Amino acid sequence: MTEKIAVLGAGSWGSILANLLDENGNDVRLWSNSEAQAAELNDHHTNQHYVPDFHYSESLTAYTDLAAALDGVAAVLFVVPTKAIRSVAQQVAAVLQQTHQKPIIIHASKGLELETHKRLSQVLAEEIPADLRQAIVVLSGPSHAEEVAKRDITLITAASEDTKAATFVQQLFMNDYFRIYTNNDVIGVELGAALKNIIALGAGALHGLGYGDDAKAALMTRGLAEISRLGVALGAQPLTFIGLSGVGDLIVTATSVHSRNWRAGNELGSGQDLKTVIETMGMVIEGIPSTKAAYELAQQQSIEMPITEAIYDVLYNNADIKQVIPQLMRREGKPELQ
Ligand SMILES: NC(=O)C1=CN([C@@H]2O[C@H](COP(=O)(O)OP(=O)(O)OC[C@H]3O[C@@H](n4cnc5c(N)ncnc54)[C@H](OP(=O)(O)O)[C@@H]3O)[C@@H](O)[C@H]2O)C=CC1
Ligand SMILES: O=C(CO)COP(=O)(O)O
Repeated sequence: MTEKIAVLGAGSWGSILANLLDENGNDVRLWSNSEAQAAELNDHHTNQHYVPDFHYSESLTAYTDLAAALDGVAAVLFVVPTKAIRSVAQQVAAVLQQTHQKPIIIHASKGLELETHKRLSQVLAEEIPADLRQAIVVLSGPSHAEEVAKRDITLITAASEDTKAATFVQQLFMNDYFRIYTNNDVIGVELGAALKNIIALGAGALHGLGYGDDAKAALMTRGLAEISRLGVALGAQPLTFIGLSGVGDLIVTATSVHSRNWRAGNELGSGQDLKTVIETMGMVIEGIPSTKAAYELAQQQSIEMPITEAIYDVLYNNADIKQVIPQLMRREGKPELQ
């Protein structure tokens, strides 16, 4: 299948997904917000800040002109950080209004809008009305740009209420090292993606504080319990949380040295202050704003999320990271399954 596709966001994940789509034989336009980055990609086929030492396909073209990047595309893939999704969607809608194209909209970002707590497909649907597009598909699961760049094996999920659109996206991305499953639980897939980053911050912190494997397994398991609790209250199907976009993504993000969230947590646990951690990462740490959005959602829904609450206290209330773990341990005893 050869399609014309625009990928919006030339950071680590956007640029590597664009390269994969190019390898799969598509005509790919990678949209960047930086002239210097686009020139580096077009002239040297590198993106040193985001994926050091990776050589991109020479047929992959970077653009800074959004209208040119979107011209005639069958699909638009959003891979900008959560906080930029709404503003980029507004820019896309303005172009689509002029050109009368109706592309499929895909996003591979992981978060909840901070101000509204909305899922990203909800933000996209609001800003790109149905008459300007086809269905919205969410691409999510255990996947790090660093490993996909090496063509290591990766399996993820394409979720949409529209099965045909999910199957189209499955076919677009599948190859010998990248395998896609379809799913129709958009709510569960997006919530799994956003909420696992919070637990990954906690797992990194445990590592930085010197705790062992038992503690990490406990955090992931009880983390999944609270993710599922909030997810089901918000309309997700419980089984989605034991799939690739649920426990699969939780495992990789809470254990991998590639994870920006795990690394941020590890640095916090090792004694680094939050401001320095954010400044030195040089890439988006989605779990930090997602912790605030999830904390507020849990309060609204009266859902108990003790791990999220503890991480919220560390990130937003200056709680001592060394104290929050004993406090979690001393909570009243409970049945495991509620
Ligand atoms: N990295 C990974 O392996 C994976 C990431 N994801 C998700 O993908 C999303 C993107 O992550 P990732 O690629 O890692 O992030 P990065 O920090 O590596 O890159 C983000 C990119 O988006 C650009 N950007 C930011 N704001 C805007 C804007 N308003 N308009 C246009 N471009 C903008 C940044 O530009 P600038 O250089 O100017 O900041 C940068 O090029 C996140 O939601 C993340 O959770 C999902 C799976 C895997
Ligand atoms: O979502 C991811 C892995 O599936 C990427 O996680 P990080 O943003 O923590 O690197």
